Amino acid sequence: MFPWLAAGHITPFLHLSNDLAGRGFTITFITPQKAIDRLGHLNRHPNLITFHPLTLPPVDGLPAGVETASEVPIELTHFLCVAMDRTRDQVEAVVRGTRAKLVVFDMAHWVPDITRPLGIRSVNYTVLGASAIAIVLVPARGLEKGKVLTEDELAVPPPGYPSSTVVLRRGYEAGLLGFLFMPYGEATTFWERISLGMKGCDALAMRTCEEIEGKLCGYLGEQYDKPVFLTGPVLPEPSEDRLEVDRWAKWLGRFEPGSVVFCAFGSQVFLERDQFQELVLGFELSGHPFLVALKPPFGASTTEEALPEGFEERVKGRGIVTGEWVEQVAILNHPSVGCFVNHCGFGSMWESLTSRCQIVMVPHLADQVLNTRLMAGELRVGLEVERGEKGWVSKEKVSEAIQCVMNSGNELGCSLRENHEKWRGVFSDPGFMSRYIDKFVQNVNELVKS
Ligand SMILES: O=c1ccn([C@@H]2O[C@H](COP(=O)(O)OP(=O)(O)O[C@H]3O[C@H](CO)[C@@H](O)[C@H](O)[C@H]3O)[C@@H](O)[C@H]2O)c(=O)[nH]1
Repeated sequence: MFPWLAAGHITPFLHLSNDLAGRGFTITFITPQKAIDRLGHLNRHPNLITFHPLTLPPVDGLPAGVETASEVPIELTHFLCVAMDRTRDQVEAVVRGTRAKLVVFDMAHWVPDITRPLGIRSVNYTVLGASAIAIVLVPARGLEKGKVLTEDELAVPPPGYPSSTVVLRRGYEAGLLGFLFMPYGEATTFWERISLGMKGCDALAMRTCEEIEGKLCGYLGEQYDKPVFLTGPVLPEPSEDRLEVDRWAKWLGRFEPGSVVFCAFGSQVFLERDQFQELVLGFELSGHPFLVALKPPFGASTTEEALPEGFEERVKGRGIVTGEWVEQVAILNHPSVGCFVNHCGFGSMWESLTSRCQIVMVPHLADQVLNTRLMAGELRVGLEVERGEKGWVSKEKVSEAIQCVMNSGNELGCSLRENHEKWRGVFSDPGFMSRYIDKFVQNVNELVKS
């Protein structure tokens, strides 16, 4: 297993590893030491899953000691990717040394160049929604080296794209895809990297399910002419994280069931200071108790120092803003928590879907916008906070969205809750996730033997 060096990627790779180890696979998991330190506790089969620490070389532009994407603003992750590309020899040594039968990767597009000559199969595992790839990174786009699409071109889905809801709007949203054409890693742009990985591998794997993204996955398979293996959402049992919520449990326990708003924006979102302040003022304005776990905004070393004037005094006893990493799944499952304001990163999307919380979304990156459209427009299980000019999110809109989903008399809020409950029923069926993993195991076994 060789995931991109970001918690949002390493975590689902690790959950998949657990599921595979539970079915008898032996796994070497290649990732930097810092990620092992932070996420290693998720390894439920230490006898079968062995971490191999990846040593990143120093790279100009990458602050010393940085090993994972959450340690730098997203603009600097290009340098992290350069560092990852320069670990190719290490990865090849592990693949040879362990005599692996299968390598599962995502961002390291050069993995198939290692595995093919050795007669080893490789699977490109996308841990983002299928829409993020299908809407832009497909051969139907006619992309070629050096070609850059305009915002207007990006706002129009490629020929054959199978959804009219899960799309990006012109302007600000389409502009979020601009990064695809920038250098990302050694001598590649982002889209080249993803396309090369998808073309080079033996099969595509997607962390999603037929029920919500079946058509998009089918489209990807046709576009790349590859088999597509679905793993389902690969989420751990919620009870596994329960112990770690203890730190917040006492505080959360002071509030009525379902009354607290919890907010987290994953591992990669850094806000501007004024946007950060506006957002927390929105929680204050909502009148609900809240626990907000966000990174300090640009220019601040702690969240506390970036809070608006007098904020802490005013919300004392009912609101906390922390810059610490919290146990999100455990918090979502705490009985006092009733609403989850999130960025709709793919991991958080699944965690919100399988929780009982009402869902409010403030997406920041392009894939998060697409996930939000799926949740708000297609499944109708959550509410997207309306953005103003240039993507600004006002405190009034944040508060309105929270009140809409939290007010038991609100018609829209009630229908979102009903739909959410219906989908939660589908996903919490005891056999739902294991059926996907069983099928995935069958698929990879056949691939390895073929
Ligand atoms: O304080 C925190 C914050 C997050 N999490 C967990 O971290 C994971 C975050 O994953 P995700 O919601 O996917 O967010 P990101 O880390 O921001 O995800 C990156 O990777 C995702 C694919 O998994 C993409 O969809 C996102 O756009 C990209 O930012 C989830 O399991 C959360 O439960 C915590 O446990 N504690």
